[in-house]
Amino acid sequence: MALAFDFIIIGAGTSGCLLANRLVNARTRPSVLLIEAGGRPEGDTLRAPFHRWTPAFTRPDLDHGYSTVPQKELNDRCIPYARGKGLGGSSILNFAVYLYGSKEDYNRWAELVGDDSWRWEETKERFKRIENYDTSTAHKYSKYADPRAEDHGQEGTVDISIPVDLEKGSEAYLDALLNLGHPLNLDLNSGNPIGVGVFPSSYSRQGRTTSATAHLESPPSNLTIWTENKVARLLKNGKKIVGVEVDDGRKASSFKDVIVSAGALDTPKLLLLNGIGPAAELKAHGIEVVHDLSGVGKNLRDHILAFICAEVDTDLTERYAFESNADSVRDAQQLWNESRSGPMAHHNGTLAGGFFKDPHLEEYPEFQALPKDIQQYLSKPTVPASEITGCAALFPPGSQLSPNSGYLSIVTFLMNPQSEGEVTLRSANPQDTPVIDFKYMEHPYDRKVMTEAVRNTVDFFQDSDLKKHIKRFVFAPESRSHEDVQKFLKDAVGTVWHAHGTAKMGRPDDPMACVDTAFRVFGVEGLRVVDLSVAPVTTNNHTQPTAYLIGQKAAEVMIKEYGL
Ligand SMILES: Cc1cc2nc3c(=O)[nH]c(=O)nc-3n(C[C@H](O)[C@H](O)[C@H](O)COP(=O)(O)OP(=O)(O)OC[C@H]3O[C@@H](n4cnc5c(N)ncnc54)[C@H](O)[C@@H]3O)c2cc1C
Repeated sequence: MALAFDFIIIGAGTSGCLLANRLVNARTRPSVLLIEAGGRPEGDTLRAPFHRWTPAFTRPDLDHGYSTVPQKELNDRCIPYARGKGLGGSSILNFAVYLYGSKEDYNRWAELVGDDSWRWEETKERFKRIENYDTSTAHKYSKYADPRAEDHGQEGTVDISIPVDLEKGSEAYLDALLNLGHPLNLDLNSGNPIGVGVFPSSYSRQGRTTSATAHLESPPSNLTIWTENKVARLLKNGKKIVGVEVDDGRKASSFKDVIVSAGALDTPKLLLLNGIGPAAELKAHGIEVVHDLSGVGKNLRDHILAFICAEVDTDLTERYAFESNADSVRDAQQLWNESRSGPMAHHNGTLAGGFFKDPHLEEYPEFQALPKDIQQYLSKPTVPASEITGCAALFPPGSQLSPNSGYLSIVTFLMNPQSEGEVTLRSANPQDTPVIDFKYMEHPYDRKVMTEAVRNTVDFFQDSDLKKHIKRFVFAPESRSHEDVQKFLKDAVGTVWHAHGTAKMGRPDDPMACVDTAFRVFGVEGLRVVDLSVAPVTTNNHTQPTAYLIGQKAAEVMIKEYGL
């Protein structure tokens, strides 16, 4: 006989763990089954700030390890696509940047879905309920960061902080940006990200916070967790979803809802496999149509990035000397394991950079060709065109520098990309990976704005106060000409792993909308989607805060709806 729970959540990722936590702690203590494809992550490299970049590239056991189809505008390259697998989902692998985006992102979200509770004023309060935000270290470098404690939450579950100390080189880099005339932004999480500042991270002094460390550490008795089990089949009674079947054949039924939180690639895959999606696509794979829903798997969006890396003198930074010395790294790991201190608490702890408007944006024909409502949104004063992050990892990884050198990597990100891709089924076999096509850089707006943004980054290396430190470029366009930058981008553009939008929230009369504002899947009963798939807007941030926000908002909606 199937076990029965009030709620079944498929996917213990960033949104899913938070949602489970909020539901099981609601007043009436509903029973929740949380099912995760991966296991319980363990290992030395999962927590220290030093390992900001490590898990994504060294832990295939914690990664679904997807790849895109060849991307036409990127020299037909297939882009490897990391997706966290294990309790915590992609918050295990991510780079811990914690930024809200622009207040206009949430105002636009509210307009698109027809629900004012998504507007910034409410969203800001919702972020406070998510986080335990440590601003106490700002006094050490208040010239560059000065977030006010009262603007952030201290009683939530997700630990956020700004670095305890700025790494060597950060101040010179920030000064160089400020001297070019970029505005200073003392709190990038104020709803206005424009300007230059120090990035907050999802770290406490114990290191990385994942959604599992934040939400599953001591699960109450009304929370049941099944790990290393994938859901492939939703159990149906007509158009009502009544439960799930997992890989090993176990079944569970739900009194209230099955909630899909499998992330923006696996959520549409699961819906499609179970007959919810575009009818023609389902029929082509011999899948019985439960509900013809055109938007499932469509509207796939992502941010893109390009690294520029230079070998620099050690007056600017000595990070290479430390990283390339295996003995120092081993000793530092031991110190971190024993006392959560030493070089691993600081190295890679600082990310700094900023969000920029493009002063010429409105003159570009590629901008003028966009629908008017998108133009208006992009023109708002707090909506950036691009982002840069300095103090990033050596790129390409493994590059050899001379022993008395350091390196400076600056990553340029395109905000508001307009290219739209899709996730489709390879076959009706649940074991097959989804077909993922982002169509990166296919929209002319993306090519234009990314080209200009990367040219500005090259200028920054060559014309700013940093110039005196630069020895040579390790990875960069041959020149700052349009042609050379475009040629470079074909080889250099990669993903930021911010996939979203594949089961987007929207008004009932939007033919591409998949869920309503209560996260209920249109056309079927007892089924909700709660993860980045539902995002109808590409928020101007790195997307883990948006995933947490979605989990928090869904919990509040469901607790109210059911009087939990
Ligand atoms: C390498 C990398 C770096 C990133 N860096 C940053 C950053 O610095 N800052 C930032 O803000 N964002 C970053 N992101 C993005 C951010 O982490 C993600 O957008 C966010 O975590 C996605 O949350 P989610 O809940 O939608 O999905 P996920 O967290 O991916 O959760 C989905 C979960 O569902 C499970 N699952 C999937 N299918 C099934 C199934 N059939 N049955 C059971 N379980 C299933 C998965 O194993 C996973 O645990 C990064 C992401 C990656 C991969």
